[in-house]
Amino acid sequence: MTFLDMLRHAERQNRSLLCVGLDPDPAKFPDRFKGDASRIYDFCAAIVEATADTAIAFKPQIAYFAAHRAEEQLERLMAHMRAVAPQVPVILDAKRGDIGSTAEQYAIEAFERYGADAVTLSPFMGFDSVQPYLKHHGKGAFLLCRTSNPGGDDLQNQHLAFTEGTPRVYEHIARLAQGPWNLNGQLGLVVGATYPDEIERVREIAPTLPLLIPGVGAQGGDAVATVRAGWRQKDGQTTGPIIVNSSRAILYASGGDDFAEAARREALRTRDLLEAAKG
Ligand SMILES: O=c1ccn([C@@H]2O[C@H](COP(=O)(O)O)[C@@H](O)[C@H]2O)c(=O)[nH]1
Repeated sequence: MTFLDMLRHAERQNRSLLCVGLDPDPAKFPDRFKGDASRIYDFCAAIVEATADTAIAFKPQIAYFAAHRAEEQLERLMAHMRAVAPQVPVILDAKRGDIGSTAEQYAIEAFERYGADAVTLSPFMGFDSVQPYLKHHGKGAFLLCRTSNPGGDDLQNQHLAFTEGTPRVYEHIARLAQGPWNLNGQLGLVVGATYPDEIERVREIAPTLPLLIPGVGAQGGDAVATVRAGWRQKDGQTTGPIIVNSSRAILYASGGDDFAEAARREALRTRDLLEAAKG
């Protein structure tokens, strides 16, 4: 199954637009294993088991593993997600971007070493830095477009020609991704839930691309406004898929031994909020 097929399937089966983000920080683990980086796998595996039927996708953020020399735990976790939730696609949040020859190695890392179904990329270095990922047929690649952080304005919200009336950088990225760069229909875009107006604008430019939308939960993005701005359907079928990520609000819903149960409750609450916003 391609990434897009898995996405459609998981949205239907789990009735969900929620992506459960896996950003394991040992300093925030429950007291029983607080500070112990060797328990990253155990912590994440418990979260995955508790939320597998609530999610359209999982999104491990690679920095939280690499920072603790826990790449081997990430490999085990990827295999575990495949076993526990084979229907739920996994987006490796790596935000890679480099010249073509190096990008080829990053693509092998994401899709072969870790077995991810999709990856996040920076488009800053241009199409030849994205193309190597598209050789992995059926895999997805999400380009950073209008990110959730305030600093996203510094570049993404600037006009291309420093003149009012010319497209903004994020609009140009959306056009490229919907059009000439999307050779095999594998591209999607990252747009922050903290900027619903820009989600709507991106949706106008890129009506059919999957949008990965981080920023609800800990960053305070509006879940309902996000769905209204980005999710589209026709004849009962989703035409513009969205994947709304929440990480810390789910992972650290409780600091106690009931962390997995609390994560499930928060995931269900967020999933239901997103579903209700479909109207
Ligand atoms: O624009 C972006 C792109 C990626 N992220 C990532 O998503 C999660 C958000 O975590 P929360 O705890 O839900 O805030 C994290 O992995 C970021 O690296 C983003 O926030 N914004």
